Parts: sequence; structure tokens; C-alpha cells
Amino acid sequence: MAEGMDFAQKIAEDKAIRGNMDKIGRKILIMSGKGGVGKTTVTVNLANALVDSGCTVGILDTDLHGPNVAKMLGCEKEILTTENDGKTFYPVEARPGLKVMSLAFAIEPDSPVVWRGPMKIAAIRQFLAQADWGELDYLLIDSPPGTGDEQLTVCQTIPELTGTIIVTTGQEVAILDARRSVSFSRKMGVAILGVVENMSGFICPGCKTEIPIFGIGGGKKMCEQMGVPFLGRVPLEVPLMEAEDAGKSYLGMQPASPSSAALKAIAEIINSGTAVSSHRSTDFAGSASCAPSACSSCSSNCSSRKGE
Ligand SMILES: Nc1ncnc2c1ncn2[C@@H]1O[C@H](COP(=O)(O)OP(=O)(O)OP(=O)(O)O)[C@@H](O)[C@H]1O
Repeated sequence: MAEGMDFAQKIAEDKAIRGNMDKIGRKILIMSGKGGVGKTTVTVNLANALVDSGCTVGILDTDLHGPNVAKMLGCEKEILTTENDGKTFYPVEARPGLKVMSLAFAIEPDSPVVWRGPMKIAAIRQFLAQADWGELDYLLIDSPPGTGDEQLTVCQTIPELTGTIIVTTGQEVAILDARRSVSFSRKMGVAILGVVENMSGFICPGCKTEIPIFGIGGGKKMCEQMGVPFLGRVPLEVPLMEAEDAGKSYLGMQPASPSSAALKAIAEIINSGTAVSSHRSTDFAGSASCAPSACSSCSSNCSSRKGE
């Protein structure tokens, strides 16, 4: 229970969370073991790809100490609007079809967030209970590295979490930690939609040789060893990093680049609903208009599609 909260408040908050989450089709946690491997990059670009294909998407930034989603979407100067004596928040609309909820909208740019676990748990639950997303096809939840308070709170609080996407580089040190994210998802009973190997090779602009700066192939190998789906490799591209600093959609700016193509292909896999977890089938509750794929057995909206 969040610190300082009595039982009745907790029940009311759980009810509010369920009410909000019931209006959202697929709820996906993006996580990694190691820091800086590209969770926010994958989150933001998947969101843009899904919106480009007609879905409505929300991003919940649970990286409370380093909330970068708003900056990468170019909406960091926005402020949250509230209603109902501050009890209802309205996520910021980064572009039509894409809403964002982040602590970045409520704090000064240089302010550190010096919070221990109970404060973080309370803040995430408050986002989930009080943010009015309306109806969405997807909620993508960006997280800090590791398997701590933030990931645990998301997994234990969001009813029918669709699954996790685990981001890693191909480097052995990153893979070591990504394996922990796989084990964490299994321990939580949450489906693993798949693994993305980010910064996977850099094409030298001069000689066109692929340079394995952070390794290549480690993510796929781990997937084979651990029996989880591999979603794809996203190469390292300097203009992608520059687009993020400028708060622009790289998919919009460079739709044909290898990174854009890889990110769009990953979004298509997710949106097709065909990703299969090693743990349980990742069929999706609350089908979205842009999203559903028919049950592979009977081609209809049968109970197997709802994970029942
Ligand atoms: N494929 C890529 N090509 C070029 N730059 C990239 C790529 N992926 C990520 N980056 C850059 O690498 C840095 C780290 O990426 P990002 O912030 O997405 O990682 P993260 O895992 O969310 O980090 P943290 O663990 O700090 O939350 C950022 O500056 C981002 O712009």
C-alpha cells in the first residue's frame, strides 16, 4: 500500500485505476536491465509508428529520475492541465493521437527528483488513477533501467498488462542484465512480447562497413537461449539521436532509413498481435480498431484471444 494511505483510499484508487485502464486496449511496459540502451528511443518511435498507422497511443513515463519522453517528443515545455481540484490530470497531446504523461510536466527542468521507493510507488499509482487518457488503443510505459520499484508497481498495479518489451544492446554486459528482465517478467507472470536489440551496428558513412560498436547478435542469441521472441535490430544512426534532441519524429523525417524501417517493422509485429511469449500467449484484451488480429485457430473474437 502506498505510504500514508488508508485501506479505503487504496480501494478507491484501485477502482479509479481499473476504470482508466479498462478504456485502454493494450498496455505495454518497455524495460531493460542496463541503462542507456534505448528504452525511451524505442518507446517514442514505436508510439510514432503506431500513431502513423492510425492507432491512438499514450506514453506513461515512469522514469521519474530522468523523464526524457517529453523532450524527445518536443513537448517538454507543456504543462499539465488539471480539473476537479487537481484530482484529474489531462495528459499532454504531443501530436494528434499521441498523449504523454510525465513528471517532466510538473517539475522545473533542472530539479532533481530525490525520492525513495514509497514516493515513486505513490506517484506511479497517482498517474494511473488520476490521469484521464480517455479511450486509447495503446499505453506504452517507459521505465528506468532495472527491475525495481517502478517496474514492480506497473506489473502489480495495471490490470491485464499486455506484456513487456525488453530493450538491450548486443553487448554481453547489457545482455546479462536483459536476461534479468526476462526472468523478472516471468516471475511477474507478465507476457514477454519480445526483445529489441538497439544500437545494433553502425554503418560507416564513408566505407559503408557495418561496425559493431555495441555488439551485434547478442540479443537474438539470448532470445534463442531463453525462448523469447526477437523483435528486431535497430542500427545506431546519428541523425536518429539528433532528431530526438530536436524533439522531432525520426520516422517522419527519414522514413526510409534502416533504423526507421526496423522500428516500423517492430511496431507492425506488435500491432498485428502475433508476438508470442515464452510464458503465455500474448493475445490482447480490449481490441483496438487499428490492432486486432484474428485468433489463429478460429479467426474470430474467441476467448483464446483474451488470454482466458
Ligand atoms: N539507435 C540509435 N541510434 C542513435 N542514437 C540512439 C539510438 N538509440 C538510442 N540512442 C541515443 O542514445 C541515448 C540513450 O537512449 P535512451 O535515452 O533512449 O536510452 P534509455 O535506455 O531510455 O536510457 P535510461 O536508461 O537513461 O532511461 C540517447 O541519447 C538516444 O538519443
